[in-house]
Amino acid sequence: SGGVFYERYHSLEDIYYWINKTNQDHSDMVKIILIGSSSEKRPLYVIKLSGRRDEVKRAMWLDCGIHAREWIAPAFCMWFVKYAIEFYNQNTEITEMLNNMDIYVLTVMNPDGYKYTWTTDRMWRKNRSVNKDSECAGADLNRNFDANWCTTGASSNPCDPTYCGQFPESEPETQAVAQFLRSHKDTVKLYLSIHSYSQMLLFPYSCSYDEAPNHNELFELVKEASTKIRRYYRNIYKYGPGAKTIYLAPGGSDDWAYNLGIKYSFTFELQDRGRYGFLLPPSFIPQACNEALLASKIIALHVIKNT
Ligand SMILES: NCCCCC[C@@H](C[SeH])C(=O)O
Ligand SMILES: [Zn+2]
Ligand SMILES: [Zn+2]
Repeated sequence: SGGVFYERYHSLEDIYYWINKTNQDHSDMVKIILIGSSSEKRPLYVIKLSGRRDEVKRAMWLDCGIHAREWIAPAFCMWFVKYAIEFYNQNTEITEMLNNMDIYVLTVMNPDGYKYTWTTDRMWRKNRSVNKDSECAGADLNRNFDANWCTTGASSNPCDPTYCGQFPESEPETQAVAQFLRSHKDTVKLYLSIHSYSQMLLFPYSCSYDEAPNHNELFELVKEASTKIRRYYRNIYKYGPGAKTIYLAPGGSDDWAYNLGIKYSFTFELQDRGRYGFLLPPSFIPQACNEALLASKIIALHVIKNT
């Protein structure tokens, strides 16, 4: 239903409206949790999806839109929510997922930045916090988490796109997510952060070249996901630990979640590989989202079997 709605990019206002409508239309499966607010005081709403069963002992976290210009990411979070609601009790994998884990979805982690890309600068990446002693605004929320904070791969210059912020969790958006995950760390078993572009399935560490203790297990998972995407959608996704596969990137949400104890932690870079980059046309939304959905299912079902 409303298929064409999910094949378009939406303004921040439309996304807030959609969150509210989804909650109203599916109150049996959906709860809205306010986890905090952005630096410009916009609400950070998490959609909690639950199967119609009683309490489950596991949960997964999915965030999109940490980087403002990566519009395909919030489009995927919306696609994922619609698919989960529509195919629960129809599709076996989705039914197994929702019967065994609650799913927390933060559709737009950086609403101020997302709004800014619609009104002012389509290529903006950071949030919109005011940096004292600088005329440049914003910090890179994916360099602001407490994981080797502000080492190589981040900048301490407020004018740079990878500015790490004043200190770890200096940004309200980072604080809100970190606080929520700390208070749910006993149930959240899987962390997924959605970005674009370059078609990669990444896992810790990006903040250093160290190998994660369960590196082999994580590697096999993204290898299987990449293989299936290639087989079903004829598209190529690279995969591996972040530092080696893309670049050194300290202060990232996935590394921090991993160190918190969420041993299944991933960052997806969705379509494409540079032809359109961040300006991926809406006609590419269905395939990009189906590729990410396939990878998410493979990983989620593995986590259910192994936790
Ligand atoms: N947590 C770092 C994962 C690897 C880098 C991901 C990209 C997404 Se645009 C970045 O934050 O630069
Ligand atoms: Zn990104
Ligand atoms: Zn990216």
